[in-house]
Amino acid sequence: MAGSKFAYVRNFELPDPLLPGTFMVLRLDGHSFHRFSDVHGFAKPNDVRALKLLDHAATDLMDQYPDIVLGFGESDEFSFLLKKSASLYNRRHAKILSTLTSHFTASVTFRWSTYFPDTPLQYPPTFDGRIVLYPGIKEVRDYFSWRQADTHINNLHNTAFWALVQQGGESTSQAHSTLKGTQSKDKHELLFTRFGVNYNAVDERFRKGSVLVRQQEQQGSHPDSPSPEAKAKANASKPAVVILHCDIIKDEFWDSRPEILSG
Ligand SMILES: Nc1nc2c(ncn2[C@@H]2O[C@H](COP(=O)(O)OP(=O)(O)OP(=O)(O)O)[C@@H](O)[C@H]2O)c(=O)[nH]1
Ligand SMILES: [Mg+2]
Repeated sequence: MAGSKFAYVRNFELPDPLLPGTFMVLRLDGHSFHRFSDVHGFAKPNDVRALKLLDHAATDLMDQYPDIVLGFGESDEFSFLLKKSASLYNRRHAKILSTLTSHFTASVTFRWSTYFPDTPLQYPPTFDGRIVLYPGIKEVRDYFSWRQADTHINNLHNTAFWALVQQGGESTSQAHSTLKGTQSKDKHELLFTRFGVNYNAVDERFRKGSVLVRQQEQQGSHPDSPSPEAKAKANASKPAVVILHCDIIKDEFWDSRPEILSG
């Protein structure tokens, strides 16, 4: 049956395909998390509960969308790489962006009480999202290097800043001026000499961010177990998403996981 006389309005909905054969990177960023972190009493400079909450929401998203081959999170943001051949939602831009952003955001709210059992949500957290297409492996690797270098720069600055305030007794404006014009090595030196902090020993989660990859479960080497049937089943099961806090700038990470960039 022909549509109603109103159905022509559908023609105003234009196709919005993402170029085929390109890598999609989706980046989500907490909206006004400066305020959100204050209102919910996040620890400074890093709140482990908040970081683990975002890691969990990212794992939920990767469990739901097998086309995502890599996730990287820091602060209030997460980036996801979709394999080049992804045909998710026929590569419709708005459909992918809105559905994945919404899924991640809903997961953050859904999981909130697991990580903040004593802190009721004061208002719904929201995230902005964007998709950027990259033509080749070089740009994808440089994108993730950019985000991890940013993690390092921000965390070194924030660690020094909050040490000056929390342990050094400086006001926030004093701490700003103490750090003004300092280089990375000056901040390392300041942390070590004034506060006894060896920055290289700071939790890798804070220095390197969270790296989410798919990893096939290791088979037990015990001769009695598992049975051949159990082994076959485990081999057939999809790889689990694991959370690492490792370097993704150097070659080693990518060389040992060729599947991330090959699909
Ligand atoms: N205390 C604390 N704050 C955090 C933590 N993670 C993120 N934040 C806050 O979140 C902000 C994230 O930076 P931005 O994304 O640039 O700032 P924003 O306020 O979210 O602003 P828009 O993203 O532009 O909406 C940081 O500046 C912090 O204020 C954390 O672990 N602890
Ligand atoms: Mg933000």
